[in-house]
Amino acid sequence: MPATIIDGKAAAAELRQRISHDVAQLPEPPGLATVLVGDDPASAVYVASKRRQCVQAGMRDLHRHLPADIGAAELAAVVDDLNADPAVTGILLQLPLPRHLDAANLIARIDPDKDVDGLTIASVGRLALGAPGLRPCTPAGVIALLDRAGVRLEGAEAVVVGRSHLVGKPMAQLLLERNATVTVCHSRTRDLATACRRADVLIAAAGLPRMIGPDHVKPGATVIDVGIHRTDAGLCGDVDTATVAEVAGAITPVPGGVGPMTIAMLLSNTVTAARFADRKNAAV
Ligand SMILES: NC(=O)C1=CN([C@@H]2O[C@H](COP(=O)(O)OP(=O)(O)OC[C@H]3O[C@@H](n4cnc5c(N)ncnc54)[C@H](OP(=O)(O)O)[C@@H]3O)[C@@H](O)[C@H]2O)C=CC1
Ligand SMILES: Nc1nc(=O)c2c([nH]1)NC[C@@H]1CN(c3ccc(C(=O)N[C@@H](CCC(=O)O)C(=O)O)cc3)C=[N+]21
Repeated sequence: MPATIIDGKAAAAELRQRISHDVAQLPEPPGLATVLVGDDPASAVYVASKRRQCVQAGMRDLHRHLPADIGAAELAAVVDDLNADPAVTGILLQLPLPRHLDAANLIARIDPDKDVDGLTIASVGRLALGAPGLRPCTPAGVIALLDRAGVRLEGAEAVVVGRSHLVGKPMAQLLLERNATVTVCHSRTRDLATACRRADVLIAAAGLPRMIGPDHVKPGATVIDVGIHRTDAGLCGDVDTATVAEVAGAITPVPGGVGPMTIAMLLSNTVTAARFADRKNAAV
C-alpha cells in the first residue's frame, strides 16, 4: 500500500489560524524584520512569502533589503538598529549571505530574545539545556508535523541525515528531547543506507536531490523530506518520493511538506518573541 501523504500545507494553514488568533490577543502587534542581503532569487521568494504571511497574521512587516556589496560593519549596524527598535520583536537574517560577509559573526549580534530563527549562541545553548527559548523553525516545524500526523516519537528510532546548524543538529536535539533514540548521519557516514534503515522516523536534510531511495527506508517508516531543490522538472526534495512512497508508511511531499511549516513556525516564534518583549517591558 503506498504511503500516507503528510500534508504540510494544511498543517501550516491550521497553525497560522492559531497564530492570527494569538496575535489579536497581544497589546501590540509583533513586528518581524526580515533582512535580505543581495538578490539571490530563491532567498527573494522565501522572504516574500515570509513577509506576506506575517502581514496576513496581523503582524508588522519591517523588512530591510540591503545591497549585495554592503560592508560587514554597515550590516552589523543595521542589526544593532533592529535590536534597539522596540517595534521590531523578531529579526531574521536570511541565509546564505554574500561570500564576503561572515554569517556567524552577524548572527551573534542578534538579540537572543529577537532571534526568531533560533540560530544565536544563546538560542543554541537554551535548546541544548532544554531551557525556554526560540527554536530553529524548520526542525520545530517537523516536530509539529509529526505530532499532527500522530507519529509516536518516544522510544522510536529516529535517523537524521545532515548535521547543519540550521536543520540537522537542532532536529536531532528536538527528537532527543522527545525521547527518540537518535542517530545523526553526515557526509562521512560509512554506510548511509544501513543507518537509515534503522529508522522508524527518517529525516532527510542533506541537500542532495532525491538521494534517499527505497533502499534507505524500512517498510512502514515515516519519512520527512526537508530538502528543496529547483530542477528543470520543477521542485524536488532529498527523497525520491515516487519510489520511497512504495515502502514508507507516511511521507511528506515537496512542495507542500516541511517548507510551509518552516514559515508557520517563524510566525509562531515571532509571537513568542513578542511575549518575551512584553515581559521585559513589564519588568522595567
Ligand atoms: N524546507 C525548508 O523549510 C528548508 C529546507 N532546507 C533544505 O534542506 C536541505 C539541507 O539544508 P541545510 O541543512 O541548510 O544544508 P547544509 O548544506 O548546510 O548541510 C547539509 C548536511 O548534509 C550532510 N551531507 C551532505 N552530503 C551527504 C551525503 N552524501 N550523505 C550524508 N550526509 C550528507 C552534510 O554533511 P557534512 O556536515 O559532513 O558536510 C551536512 O551536514 C537543503 O536542500 C536546503 O535547501 C533548508 C532549510 C529549510
Ligand atoms: N536564516 C534562514 N532561515 C531559514 O529558515 C532559511 C534560510 N535562512 N535560508 C534558506 C532556507 C530554506 N527555507 C525555506 C522556507 C520555506 C520554503 C517553502 O515555503 N517551500 C514551499 C515551496 C516554495 C517554492 O515554491 O519555492 C514548499 O516546500 O511547499 C522552503 C524553504 C528557509 N530557509
